[in-house]
Amino acid sequence: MSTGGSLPKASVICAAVLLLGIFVLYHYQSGGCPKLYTVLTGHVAGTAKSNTGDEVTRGDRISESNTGDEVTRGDRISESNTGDEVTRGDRISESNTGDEVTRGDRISESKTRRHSSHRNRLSGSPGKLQRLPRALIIAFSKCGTSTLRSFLTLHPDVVAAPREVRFFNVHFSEGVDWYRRQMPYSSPGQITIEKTPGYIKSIDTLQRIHTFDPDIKLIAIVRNPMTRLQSSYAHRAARHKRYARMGFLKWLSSGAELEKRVKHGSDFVSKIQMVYRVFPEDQLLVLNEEALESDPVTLLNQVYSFLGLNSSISNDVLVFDERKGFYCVNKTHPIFPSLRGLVNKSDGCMRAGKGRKHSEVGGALLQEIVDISRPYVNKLFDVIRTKFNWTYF
Ligand SMILES: Nc1ncnc2c1ncn2[C@@H]1O[C@H](COP(=O)(O)OS(=O)(=O)O)[C@@H](OP(=O)(O)O)[C@H]1O
Repeated sequence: MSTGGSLPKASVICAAVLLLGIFVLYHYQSGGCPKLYTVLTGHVAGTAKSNTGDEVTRGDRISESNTGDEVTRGDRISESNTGDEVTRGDRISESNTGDEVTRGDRISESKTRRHSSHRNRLSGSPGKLQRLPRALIIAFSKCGTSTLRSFLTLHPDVVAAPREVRFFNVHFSEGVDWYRRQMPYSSPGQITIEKTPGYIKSIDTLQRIHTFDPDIKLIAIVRNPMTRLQSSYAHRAARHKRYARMGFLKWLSSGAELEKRVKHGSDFVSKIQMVYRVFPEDQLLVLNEEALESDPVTLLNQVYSFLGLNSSISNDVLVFDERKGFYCVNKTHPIFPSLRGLVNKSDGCMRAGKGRKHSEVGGALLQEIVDISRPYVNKLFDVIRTKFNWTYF
């Protein structure tokens, strides 16, 4: 009697354990804990993808080959990295432009990570994988790069890494698989983008990008040097009390610094020419920050067409926020929830550090700044064969 009763009980327990096992594996495969999933099943991203029958993209092939035994192109890239260190120039100019990660950024990054991991879990349907970028926003700091990245994801076929990954200029030794793990999950037809304004600053970095993917699309956004200068100061003053105490005019005119500072902020052209030494000209799209402010949808549609997408977005995805003085994402639009981590949840605007109040400058100092900037601006317009309607130039 007792044996007969325990057999069905044992099968019920076995079935329950089996069902629990399937549930746990399914959950972890969906993005909850890919590492544990890998340990349990022996699957890695590349093999899991080919199992789903998804189309294999170029970037994915590079990284997949990394997971194999033979030494492949991807491996060679990471090998050559290991000896590379970030040049002093890269480090200096990054901190100069205020790209360094501050406490505020870290907080919002960790929030972003929470959001994106939540989103990743939600989007762990078959075919959703972390894919390498096919387009990069490589420049310029304080020219609207964050807004451009966030707003580009208004198109259903674009996803973006929510923070600056700095793979090609700082973390290259981590390898391509590390880079892929920083990316959001995407479907086979979606394009992943990443923005790190520091990528344009050195030829070595640009060459690494070229080795990674010679066909990658590059985007740079430039700004009226005067406004960029105001933005750089506002950024510094918000982070360091000593700049706030100093005031904009004193910061600008502190001796021989002026010329250096203005040149640094105005010389987009030498960096753009550096890109042209590595990539064909038609692989770099140069945008105007003022167009991003005044007519963002038109600018975004221009980028989608550059990315090879044949559909566009409509004007109702963005609304002008009078209080903020900038366009923000329309919270009532169905795409809004998918922008979690890329714009404020409360108002659809960029986070507080974007769109600061600018200090004014006039008189002789303004004239001096414009005189220093003008040759760089004129050369830029010549080189990109486009003239932007910038005040003073
Ligand atoms: N829609 C919208 N919302 C908020 N901000 C906007 C927008 N469009 C353009 N901008 C301008 O983007 C400037 C910040 O540039 P970046 O994102 O490149 O700065 S950073 O280098 O990443 O720190 C930021 O500069 P500041 O105004 O000085 O804050 C803005 O002028």
